[in-house]
Amino acid sequence: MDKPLIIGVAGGSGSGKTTVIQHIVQHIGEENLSLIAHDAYYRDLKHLSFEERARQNFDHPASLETELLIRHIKALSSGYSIDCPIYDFANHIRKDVALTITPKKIILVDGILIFYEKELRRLMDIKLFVDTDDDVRLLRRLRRDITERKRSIEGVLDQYEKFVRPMHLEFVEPTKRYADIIIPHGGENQVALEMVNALIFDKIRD
Ligand SMILES: Nc1ncnc2c1ncn2[C@@H]1O[C@H](COP(=O)(O)OP(=O)(O)O)[C@@H](O)[C@H]1O
Ligand SMILES: Nc1ccn([C@@H]2O[C@H](COP(=O)(O)O)[C@@H](O)[C@H]2O)c(=O)n1
Repeated sequence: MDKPLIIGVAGGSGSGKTTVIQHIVQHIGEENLSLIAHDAYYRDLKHLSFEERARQNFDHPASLETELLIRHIKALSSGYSIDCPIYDFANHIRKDVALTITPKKIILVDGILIFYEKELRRLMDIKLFVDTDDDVRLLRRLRRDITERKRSIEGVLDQYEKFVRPMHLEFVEPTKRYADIIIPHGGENQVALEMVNALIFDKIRD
């Protein structure tokens, strides 16, 4: 098999990265894509109590095991399957089971901090940054974290003020300059999504 095309989708929390990826999956086909979320590589905090885990800064680059993600992308690129961790956002721990991901024509990686480390960034052939206003991202995150990640309103707002916003300004937003394409308004930007899909389709044709 030829070396896969590696695409990175970055952007702040709640910007619409997952939504953009869903569009790519629909258009390009799941059978052509190895999907990996940097989120799955949050360090396991089983050694801490639940209360201590909940107080951690999950928006600093050190909170993620990026070295393992890099190894996994290199393995997939070389034609090997990987055992991707599965992360439990309600309890801030890794599950005891892993998800086997097989090599495909395209590796699609997403996460708030995937452009932060040079070694990871340099593996990517196409870098997309989903750019959405901060107030919209906060509203989306509030709804999502309460329904999907079992958080309280106060917990989401405290975490946003203490960690999410300052880390976004320090570590996430500055990586926008590494993007090849910046997608304003995320998942609702049909024009940008059609252009991205056409570009990917063109690169994997034949
Ligand atoms: N264009 C949109 N309009 C309304 N809600 C959206 C839109 N895009 C994303 N969302 C919602 O916002 C939340 C965060 O979006 P998501 O794509 O998961 O962002 P990210 O992966 O960047 O954190 C999800 O619950 C999603 O359903
Ligand atoms: N235990 C955890 C781990 C991470 N987070 C938050 O997830 C955000 C990144 O995920 P997105 O899907 O929103 O891009 C990040 O901002 C962390 O704060 C968490 O709340 N708990």
